[in-house]
Amino acid sequence: MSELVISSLSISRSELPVVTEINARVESGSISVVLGANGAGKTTLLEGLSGIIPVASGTIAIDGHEIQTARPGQRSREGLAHVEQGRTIFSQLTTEENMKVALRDGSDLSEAYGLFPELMQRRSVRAGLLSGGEQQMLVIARALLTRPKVLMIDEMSAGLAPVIVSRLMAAVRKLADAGLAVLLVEQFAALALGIGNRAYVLRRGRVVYDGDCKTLLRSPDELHRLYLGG
Ligand SMILES: Nc1ncnc2c1ncn2[C@@H]1O[C@H](COP(=O)(O)OP(=O)(O)OP(=O)(O)O)[C@@H](O)[C@H]1O
Repeated sequence: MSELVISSLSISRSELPVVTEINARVESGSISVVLGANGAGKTTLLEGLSGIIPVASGTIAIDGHEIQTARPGQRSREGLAHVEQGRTIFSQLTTEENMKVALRDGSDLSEAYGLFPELMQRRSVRAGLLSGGEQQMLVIARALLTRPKVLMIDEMSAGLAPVIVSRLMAAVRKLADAGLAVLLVEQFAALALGIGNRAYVLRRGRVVYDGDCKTLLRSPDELHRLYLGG
């Protein structure tokens, strides 16, 4: 049973506070969804968690072990994987070569191919020629090959057709059901709430909702109010 616990976390950019006093948790077997309007601080939160940018104060713990001062590589070895926005791939390498770069002791490609058979079919194709949805599958597959305890995914749906987004959402739910702890940042609120367990809504870097996804899904007016304030 793995768990990511975020306590009183604050993060600044250019010396301005962007994320303020956030408390959140992500448990094994569940999906915590982070929602919020543009500029609310969602990407900044993930970047602070994975160590791309430093945190100003607060703690980040995986299974009780604090990592907030560790370098990104160390956080990855502690079990934190971050799928960043933008689908960064080695476009000249094949799908399979991209995946092999991420292989660790004890991981193999079969699990990733099991989740995304599409990648198996396209394994010899240069990654730059994959569709947007296939590229998103590839970056998620690569993150899985690091054998994470906690998988953080930033805006995986951006620019993709609804049918592909549903496919990706189902795959992420499957990963959580298999025991992974997932932290999902999404613009498509309804879809994310549909697969998620716990929801956090950020407004101007602060948590303005911490509760059940289903409750929020049934209250679109409340979600709208949380996004916009008032
Ligand atoms: N590199 C940076 N330097 C300074 N400020 C930044 C930087 N990146 C983002 N910001 C600011 O930090 C705030 C939060 O941005 P962030 O990208 O974390 O929000 P977000 O919720 O992920 O938004 P979006 O949904 O648009 O991606 C915004 O006010 C943004 O202008």
